Amino acid sequence: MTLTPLVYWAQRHEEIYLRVELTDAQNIDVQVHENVLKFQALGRGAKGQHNYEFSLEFLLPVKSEVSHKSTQRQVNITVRKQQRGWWERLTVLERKPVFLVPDFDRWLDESDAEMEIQEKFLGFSWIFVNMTVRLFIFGQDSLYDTFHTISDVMFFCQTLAAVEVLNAAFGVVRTGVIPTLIQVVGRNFVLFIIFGSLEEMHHRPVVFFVFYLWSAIEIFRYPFYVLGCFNTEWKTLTWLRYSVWIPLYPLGVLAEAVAVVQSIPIFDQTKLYSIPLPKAIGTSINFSYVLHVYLILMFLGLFINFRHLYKQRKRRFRTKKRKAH
Ligand SMILES: CCCCCCCCCCCCC/C=C/C(=O)SCCNC(=O)CCNC(=O)[C@H](O)C(C)(C)COP(=O)(O)OP(=O)(O)OC[C@H]1O[C@@H](n2cnc3c(N)ncnc32)[C@H](O)[C@@H]1OP(=O)(O)O
Repeated sequence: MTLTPLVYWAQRHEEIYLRVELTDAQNIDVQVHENVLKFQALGRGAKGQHNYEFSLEFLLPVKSEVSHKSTQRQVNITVRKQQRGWWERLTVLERKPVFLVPDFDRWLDESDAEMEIQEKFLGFSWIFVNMTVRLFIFGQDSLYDTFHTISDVMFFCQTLAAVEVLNAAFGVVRTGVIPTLIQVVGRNFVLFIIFGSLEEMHHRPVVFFVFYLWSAIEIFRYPFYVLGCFNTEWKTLTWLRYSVWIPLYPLGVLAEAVAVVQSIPIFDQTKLYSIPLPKAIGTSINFSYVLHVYLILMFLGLFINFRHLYKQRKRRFRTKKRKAH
């Protein structure tokens, strides 16, 4: 008699996750051939210690390489979709097999995945348009009150941006964790620590340049991701997403470096975040030491992310060219 284990499933735009409920699974054999996944293993399931097996014919084409990892309690399988996209169901059969249930621990609706990008897109577009309009109306004066007019939305967008690190870490999107971490930590350090905690920085024009350069890339990047979620592409937008960073990234980091340098004497004077040392030594470690180290890290970060974006650009345009032949 063939026994079937309980199988939980969830999807992302690029992957399918299956979680097979088998304790101490051994002799695991998972194969994908012509969009049919076949699983076999010896383990303890709902019917005790037995050989368990199942097969699933996927709704749409998948890659034949399949990865699996077993823990003491389950076997986790990851299958990559041939084409990015959201599936309306997992299998060709409209009636779902009885052993297959949604994995609510990992479940994400397509709308959940898109909502977060749309919010950030709206936020950054509002910032960009607002700053541009103010620049036209108030001219140079607008450079001095950027923080008061824009910072709330920027705090909101950059807090949401932290989710990008989680997306990368949990494989929700196909991107590296390190470049995303550098990007998010880098910006949030300047936003929350340099601008957020020093009132003396709020009226400086550098805030305008930092915010403007940050938002200028995002008005192309997030719509590009939104279209990607619908398996759609607009060539001009793709080109802009993978080209505009070439001048913007160094300029953005330069503007951030100016902000850090300008904040150093303020931290020294106010002793904010300085660490007092024992009386015998008689002084304190100023936060400006951290800022000097951070300035070096910034250029290291710029190098790592510039290289990453250059590779992404090459990969994107190479793939497209190949597809065109
Ligand atoms: C360890 C911590 C140390 C900290 C040290 C700090 C030092 C800090 C120094 C650096 C400071 C930098 C501060 C930043 C300044 C600026 O921003 S200046 C302004 C200009 N900036 C930019 O141009 C950078 C913009 N940012 C990015 O491009 C990203 O954040 C990135 C991580 C640097 C690169 O993005 P990445 O995701 O790797 O590239 P993509 O090719 O766009 O995406 C890869 C695939 O993933 C899909 N995808 C990604 N995100 C999503 C999403 N949210 N939703 C849906 N899909 C997504 C994307 O479509 C790609 O998929 P494919 O199309 O299938 O390839």
